[in-house]
Amino acid sequence: MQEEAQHIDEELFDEYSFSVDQLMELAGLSCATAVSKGYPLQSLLKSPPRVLVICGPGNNGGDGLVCARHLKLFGYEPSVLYPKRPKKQLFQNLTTQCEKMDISFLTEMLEADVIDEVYNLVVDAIFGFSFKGAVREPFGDILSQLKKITVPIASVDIPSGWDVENGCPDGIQPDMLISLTAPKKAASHFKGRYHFLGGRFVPPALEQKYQLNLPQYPGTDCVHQLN
Ligand SMILES: [K+]
Repeated sequence: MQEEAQHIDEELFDEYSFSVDQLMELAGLSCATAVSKGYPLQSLLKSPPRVLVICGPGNNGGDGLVCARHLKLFGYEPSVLYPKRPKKQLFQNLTTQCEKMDISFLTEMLEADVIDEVYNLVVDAIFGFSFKGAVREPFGDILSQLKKITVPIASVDIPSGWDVENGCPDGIQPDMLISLTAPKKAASHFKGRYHFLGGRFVPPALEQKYQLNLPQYPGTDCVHQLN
C-alpha cells in the first residue's frame, strides 16, 4: 500500500505529466477546505483564530505550506513551524509566498501547554506516505509535544509518525484526517471525528487501473467527507 501510493504518485508525474506544484496546490487547498469545514471560524474558542501548521521536510510539508496560505485567505491566522527546509526551489517559493502574506514562522517548537493556550488547532503536515523507520530529531520532540496537546490535530494524508500500513497505537491521535488521492491503509486505525478525502485530481483511467473506488465528490467541492 505504501508502494502503491508511491506508484500512483510516480504515474501522475511521469505518465500523466502533472507537475508537483499543481498537485500540491490542490492537495493543500483540500486541507484548508477540510479544516474550514471541521473547524469553522465562528466555532473557534480563541480569538484571533490562530492555527499552528507544522511542516516536515518532504512533500507532505509542502502541502502544509499551501494549506497555511489558503487558511490565511479563508480568514484564519496561521503560524508555521518549518524546521527542516529542503533546498528545492518549490519549497523556497512556497515559503516566500507565506512570508509575503504575513504568515509568521516560528523559530522553535512550543511546549504543549503553550500550544493549548495560544492556538485553536494544529495542522500536522510533518510526514506523509514516504515516512519510514524510527522518527529522527527534531521531529521526535515535536511529535512528543503533539501527543500532549488537547487542542485538535488535523493530519495531512497520514498521522505523522504512524506506520503507513499499520498505524501506531501510541502515536498522535488526530481529530481530523485528510486523506489525499485515496485513503491509505493506516486510515482504518483513525479514531478521530472527521475523515475527509481531498486531492480531487485523479484521472478516471488511473482510478480504474488501481481500483481506487473513490467516492463521488459533491458538486464542485474539493473535499469529500468520509465520516
Ligand atoms: K501528516
